[in-house]
Amino acid sequence: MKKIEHIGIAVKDLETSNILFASLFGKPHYKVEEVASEGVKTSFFKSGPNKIELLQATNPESPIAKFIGKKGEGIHHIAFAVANIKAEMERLTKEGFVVLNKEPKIGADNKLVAFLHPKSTNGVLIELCQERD
Ligand SMILES: CC[C@@H](C(=O)O)C(=O)SCCNC(=O)CCNC(=O)[C@H](O)C(C)(C)COP(=O)(O)OP(=O)(O)OC[C@H]1O[C@@H](n2cnc3c(N)ncnc32)[C@H](O)[C@@H]1OP(=O)(O)O
Ligand SMILES: [Co+2]
Repeated sequence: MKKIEHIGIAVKDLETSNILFASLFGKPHYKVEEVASEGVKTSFFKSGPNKIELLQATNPESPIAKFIGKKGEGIHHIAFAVANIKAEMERLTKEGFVVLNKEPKIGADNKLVAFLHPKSTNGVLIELCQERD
């Protein structure tokens, strides 16, 4: 794993949270993107070299809707950049982690993504991200 690619924060209302985080960082979000396959609408902020992904659910079955229903708003996942997502999924499976996807999925911001079940990572949902060609 190369570095933290982003931190995902589950929010109830993206527009309200965009205002809050713009005020926190002193600058607005730079991108909004909907990922229908994940049932989310996202917005992205930069803080120095770091990236924050706000996520609002777009349907009641979305992982974000379920998470907020159980735990409320807050940090939902930590995403790590990887050079070769398939190789990393295979390595982590061999190490005993529960990789939630058989194949990488298309994520936001031009990435291929895969997730590790939080039950296998001390309660933290981990996302792997590889840049798409
Ligand atoms: C925008 C695209 C992409 C990007 O490019 O960056 C994204 O970030 S998409 C983000 C949203 N997508 C996902 O989260 C996909 C991966 N998640 C899942 O597959 C599921 O959410 C899950 C982790 C498998 C849980 O699903 P499920 O078992 O159906 O939900 P439950 O509500 O029953 O939860 C079971 C269990 O797990 C705990 N949990 C759930 N989410 C998290 C979390 N984010 N962090 C920590 N723990 C989590 C939940 O509390 C339950 O625990 P117990 O109650 O103790 O059983
Ligand atoms: Co993410």
